[in-house]
Amino acid sequence: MTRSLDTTPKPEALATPSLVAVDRAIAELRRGGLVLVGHAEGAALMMAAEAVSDESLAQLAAAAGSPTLLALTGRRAGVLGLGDTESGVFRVSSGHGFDGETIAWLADPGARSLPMPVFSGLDARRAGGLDEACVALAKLARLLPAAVLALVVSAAPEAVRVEAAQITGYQENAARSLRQVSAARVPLENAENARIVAFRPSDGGIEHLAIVIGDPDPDQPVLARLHSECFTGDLLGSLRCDCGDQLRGAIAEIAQTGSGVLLYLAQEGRGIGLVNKLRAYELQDSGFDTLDANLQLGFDDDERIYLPAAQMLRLLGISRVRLLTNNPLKVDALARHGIEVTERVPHVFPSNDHNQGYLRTKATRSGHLF
Ligand SMILES: Nc1nc2c(ncn2[C@@H]2O[C@H](COP(=O)(O)OP(=O)(O)OP(=O)(O)O)[C@@H](O)[C@H]2O)c(=O)[nH]1
Ligand SMILES: [Zn+2]
Repeated sequence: MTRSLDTTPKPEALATPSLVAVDRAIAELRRGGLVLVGHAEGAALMMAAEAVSDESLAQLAAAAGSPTLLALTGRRAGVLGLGDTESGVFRVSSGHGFDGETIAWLADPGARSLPMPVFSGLDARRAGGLDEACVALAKLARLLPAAVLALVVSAAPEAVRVEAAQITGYQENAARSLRQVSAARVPLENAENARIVAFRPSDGGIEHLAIVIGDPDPDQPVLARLHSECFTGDLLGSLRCDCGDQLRGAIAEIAQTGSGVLLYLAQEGRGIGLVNKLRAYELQDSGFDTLDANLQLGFDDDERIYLPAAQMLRLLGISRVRLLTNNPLKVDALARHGIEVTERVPHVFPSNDHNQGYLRTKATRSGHLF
């Protein structure tokens, strides 16, 4: 069988340089480097808050020619008592810049065991698009949602450069640029007639997978499951969540029905990444529920987007689905992105001693229908 590679012209090719610019900036941030973010308000040199040291902070301030500032989500600012909002981004300044320990204390709830620094003269105010872009870039890099920045006052220093608009448009552009790059037959334990189809954005960023079972009829609503990646539950059988049961249960149910598709979406930890999910687990062990742990870290309770899922369904020729889920947000999101959900099919599995609280929180606070 020939591989069904998509060879049609790519109208989104123009978007690729901006995707690549963001991709480079992500790599730079993740290895503790400096990134120059351009915006109509001016440019800032930034680094990820979780990557700073006293030396790198001094280097950042010297290269930009101004003191370091800290950009935090409104969520995190609220937790610290520095802001009174649940949205947006706050800029925190001390007048003379920050040291590494203060940044750690402000940005990372896990750093609280450090001796608490004295916070005198901190000023926090709602920030504009420049700081928002810096925080968004840290999130795209799957790091803590906090950025240290310094405004560039004279000549732009040498650094990887990205524009704020490229950062804010990244997720949508990446989703729209998804293309099928491979498809292979992979017989599964509970679904022998399965194929795995891989989709890649044009910058070579994170790939998403579709597990196509049987031969779905595109003229009928297709039984579908949007499954967000969960390394701990899917692979290790973690009992903290219900993901492993839901993954294997969906594959078995689709196979029993005859055909359908499971989209395996690379948005681990409700979109915050595996490392941040582990940080959230640590917070849950000290008493926060699954949603509040996200908020303590400075994230929204759910950071996922479903445009990639809608795009993959379209590329598979599917426009109507019967959706296996308990989460009404998934139904709404697919509809918003042009996929008709003809029916919500409940997808509930028995709880265990470790995930009862997690499932209860989903029902009482996230609107999951159990
Ligand atoms: N941040 C965070 N993510 C978690 C936690 N527990 C599980 N997850 C993630 O939550 C996601 C669960 O995804 P799904 O099962 O697709 O979604 P859902 O919102 O539960 O909806 P349905 O299962 O469709 O009803 C996975 O990405 C998990 O990694 C947690 O305590 N904190
Ligand atoms: Zn899970």
